[in-house]
Amino acid sequence: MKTMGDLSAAWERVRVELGAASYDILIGPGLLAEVGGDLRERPLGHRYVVVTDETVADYLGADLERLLRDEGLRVDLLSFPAGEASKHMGTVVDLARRMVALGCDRRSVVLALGGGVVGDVAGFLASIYMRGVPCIQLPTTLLAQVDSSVGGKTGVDLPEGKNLVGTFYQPRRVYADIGALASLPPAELRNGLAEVVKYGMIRSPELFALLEARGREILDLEPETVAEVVARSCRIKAEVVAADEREGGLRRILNFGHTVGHAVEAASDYRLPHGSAVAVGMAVIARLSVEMGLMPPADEARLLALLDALGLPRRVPDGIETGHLLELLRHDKKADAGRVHFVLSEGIGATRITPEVDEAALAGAVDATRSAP
Ligand SMILES: NC(=O)c1ccc[n+]([C@@H]2O[C@H](COP(=O)([O-])OP(=O)(O)OC[C@H]3O[C@@H](n4cnc5c(N)ncnc54)[C@H](O)[C@@H]3O)[C@@H](O)[C@H]2O)c1
Ligand SMILES: O=C(O)C(=O)C[C@@H](O)[C@H](O)[C@H](O)COP(=O)(O)O
Ligand SMILES: [Zn+2]
Repeated sequence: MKTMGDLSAAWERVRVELGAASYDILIGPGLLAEVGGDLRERPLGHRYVVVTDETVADYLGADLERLLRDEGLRVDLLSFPAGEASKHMGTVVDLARRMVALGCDRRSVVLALGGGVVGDVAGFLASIYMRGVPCIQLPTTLLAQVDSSVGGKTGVDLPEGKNLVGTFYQPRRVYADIGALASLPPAELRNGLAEVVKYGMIRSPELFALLEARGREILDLEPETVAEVVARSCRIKAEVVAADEREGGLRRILNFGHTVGHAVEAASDYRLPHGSAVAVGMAVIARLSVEMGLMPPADEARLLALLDALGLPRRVPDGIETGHLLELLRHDKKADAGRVHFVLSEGIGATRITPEVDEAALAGAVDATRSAP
């Protein structure tokens, strides 16, 4: 059995520095098989509840449950239907009640095994169950490995909009087993890549260039490239979160493409997945940033070419009316005294945040994506 020291040596390790709430992200192939041994060595409670969705339960959940039991750990598995439609309060209440029925007390630990939906739901559950129990994130989509398992944003959607109820609640550990991506549908890999493109756009021309040069290797699940991209993404997120855990300033850059993206997601009734909606949102913001004289047109061209190469959408879908999008944007949850703050681009690797965005210009940028060549 491997100890934490072995795990750190054998896999990539990224530290999220948050004082007493600091934690490690371990990245590499085969990590799920090591979680049980690590928990036996360094327990966080006296029993473990794997929370997952029904798809991941079939692919990975039963194996993980067995591996944990083999280490002598007390473990239960709770699942809910896969997809964004499950990301609501009813699911959280149902899971909490099932934990009560199992007799889970305050020394129980939640293991969030799945994509971003599971991570957000299970993280939220852990943050409020008996006023808070430890949570470990076991991300199984690329999106969850590069983004949602890190940083402590948890929550659910309301009929009124995306992520409207939630908490900041940091996980105690993150184990990103890149081998788990083997069963992930290619479309979901692409959705994860949208958040990686985001990191390139806000903070790292190098990561952006890596995607341009080697994006295909990620879609082909080349292990070293995937591990490198996950680690680079996690380092960027860890650095931003360490500097501004509660999104008072710098962390807002992680919302690049999201203000419009969340509106597109909601307007599609969540049929468009989060990563795809963020891709469309980034294309809209790039157009707007060029129109406002902030972003070099050549960088917009590179962004659009990269989205195309990765098979991500960059046009607001025809079924979504511009007026509907603007209405949703007026009620963005991060509006400050009625003014929506947009994360604009000053070129690849640089952002500017401003509430000074003219609605007609925004509508023009939305429509421009529809007719873009
Ligand atoms: N908290 C954050 O910081 C943060 C960041 C980004 C996104 N998010 C949220 O994450 C969600 C999107 O996450 P997502 O893209 O991972 O979607 P998801 O969780 O819905 O997963 C996508 C699909 O892949 C399946 N799946 C997961 N792992 C699999 C595997 N290894 N093999 C086969 N199938 C697998 C799931 O069952 C699901 O059907 C959104 O709700 C978004 O708002 C949160
Ligand atoms: O961690 C963050 O901060 C992010 O904004 C990451 C985003 O990719 C993610 O989609 C997040 O859930 C958005 O949060 P919200 O507060 O804008 O709803
Ligand atoms: Zn996101």
